[in-house]
Amino acid sequence: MSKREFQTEVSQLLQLIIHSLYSHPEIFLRELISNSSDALDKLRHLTLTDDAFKGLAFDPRIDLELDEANKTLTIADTGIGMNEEDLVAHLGTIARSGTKNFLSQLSGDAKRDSNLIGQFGVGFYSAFMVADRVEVVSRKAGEELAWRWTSDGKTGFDIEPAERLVAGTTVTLHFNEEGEQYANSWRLQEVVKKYSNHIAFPIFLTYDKSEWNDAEKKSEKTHTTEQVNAASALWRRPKNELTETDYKELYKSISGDWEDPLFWFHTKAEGSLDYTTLFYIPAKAPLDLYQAEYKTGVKLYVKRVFIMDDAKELLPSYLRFVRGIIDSEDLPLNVSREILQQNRVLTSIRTASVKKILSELKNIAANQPEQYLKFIAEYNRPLKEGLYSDFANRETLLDLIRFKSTKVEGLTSLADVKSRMKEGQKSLYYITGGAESLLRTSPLLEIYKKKDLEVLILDDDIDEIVFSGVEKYGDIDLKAVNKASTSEDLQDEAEPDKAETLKPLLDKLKATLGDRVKEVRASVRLADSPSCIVSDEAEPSMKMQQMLRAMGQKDIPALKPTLEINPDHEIVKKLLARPDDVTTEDAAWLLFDQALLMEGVPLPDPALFVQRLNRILNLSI
Ligand SMILES: Nc1ncnc2c1ncn2[C@@H]1O[C@H](COP(=O)(O)OP(=O)(O)OP(=O)(O)O)[C@@H](O)[C@H]1O
Repeated sequence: MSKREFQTEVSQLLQLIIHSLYSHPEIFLRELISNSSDALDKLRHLTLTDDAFKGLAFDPRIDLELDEANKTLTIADTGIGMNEEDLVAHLGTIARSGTKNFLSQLSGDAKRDSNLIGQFGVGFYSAFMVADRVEVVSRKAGEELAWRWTSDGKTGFDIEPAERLVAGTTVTLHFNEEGEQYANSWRLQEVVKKYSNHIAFPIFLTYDKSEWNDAEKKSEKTHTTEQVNAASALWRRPKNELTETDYKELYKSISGDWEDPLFWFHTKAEGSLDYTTLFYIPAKAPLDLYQAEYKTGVKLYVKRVFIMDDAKELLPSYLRFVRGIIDSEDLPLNVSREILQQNRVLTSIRTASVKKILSELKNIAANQPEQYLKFIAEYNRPLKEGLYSDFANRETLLDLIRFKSTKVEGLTSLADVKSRMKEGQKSLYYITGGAESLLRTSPLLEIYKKKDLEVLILDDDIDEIVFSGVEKYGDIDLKAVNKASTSEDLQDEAEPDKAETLKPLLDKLKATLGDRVKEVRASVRLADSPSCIVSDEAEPSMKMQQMLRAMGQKDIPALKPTLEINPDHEIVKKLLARPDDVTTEDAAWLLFDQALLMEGVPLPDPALFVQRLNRILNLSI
């Protein structure tokens, strides 16, 4: 027998699992059954695609055996099995870096944490919530030797040769005090039905059944084996045969989520391609939604045979929060990841699936606006990513995304903004570049307020990148208010061109500010503030440049903003009238610095700013 120690992270994880999830220990069974189901999927796949396994007699099943007297439960499967190396690697270390994230995200809130368990794949170790000793006997398909792994879940495990008649894995739990409640056939059946009813393989329970013997007038125990799950590929049944509970149960069993999903979309396509899709939108966004190594949630089946559940090709990445199933009749069973990337069948299914999901969401937005807002609260941002990456569906995405605006409380749609456009209004406007409070008080919005034009407040960090690529909504231009070119909507035909009168001051300011600015010019967009800065159409805003630098992008050229001056402002009028001296110079810098501050851009030299401010203060007190 050889003794091994757990990797440090495993010990840490075990402690956390045992101590933070005590209020929902029943998930141990869901996790172990799902491991068995995965192992059966893997072997089935091999028997269909790999010549070495084609002749194998494969009887896929999961057997639970309860020994009430000894308080043990075994979970046995006829799946792919593990050899010595696998046991050490899978049940002694943590391979996935995502699990390290898991460790840092545990909150102590049992409900939330048990969801995390499913998401990060630390399932097996949950056995130690209910058992003080766990034994795993496993034989890998195609190998002769079996191995026994045993552990008390504390420091390490033992491993030794063993025997097993056929390939597969048997996990034996020696229940601890916490686990004793599961040494009960009713309880086990209840838990299996709750979480694993739609596992595609039959789950049998063997136990001593008490039955009333009428002749002898006493209850007798008979050793019985019964199937406890429905084991049907539920998504292949017609919609009208399925209840809401069926859908919700299936969702929970495939996603590991505790909560009901927000919506689901079930589609059967027949014709040039035959396939079934069942997509779910989780009520809460998956915790790894914004991690580069996110786990995908759509499982690929071919003719009801599970193929893979980690193919990022199945849906575009902006829909990575969608959970569910794609079951195709037309793909080959031995389809590999490489083939998937350019497979025509999959491309068509994917295109149709995206269209379907988006159009269903559009229906919900129209018919169940309150439910839709719950969706938006979780997924508005990933939809915005779609604007950037999914050109074909851009119009639909623009209709689905919701916006903050200067005109309404809460969120609004572009269709509504469009319906509120003023007579003769040419474009729709938005502002980007910082927190909502900063944007709402930006001097750039003054003229829009004055002219009663609505402006969208885009305060997500990705908004500027995403929306700078979106030029139109339908046939209407979408314009950023902090870009240099101004729209016709702002030009006042009646007003004489003030730039001529202001020219001497503009030249003076440019001479003072030198190459810190591209240009100084008279503004048509300011009402109450004396100055503002704007960027060229094709350039990122000052705030964006600062953010890119903060994110470590060093090679961003120093792009200069244009300073705009309000010809009607008191300070500007006074400046125009006064002679050139150090005060005019201080004022020039203060006009520029305050415009930067209002954009949320930190000043390069705050000390200089304060010196100038104090000189001016000194004059006015
Ligand atoms: N019954 C089993 N048969 C074969 N291999 C198994 C079995 N149980 C566990 N394993 C192996 O051990 C690994 C670790 O299992 P664990 O439940 O901890 O995480 P996981 O199943 O990989 O993640 P997730 O729960 O997210 O699917 C599995 O990936 C699998 O390779």
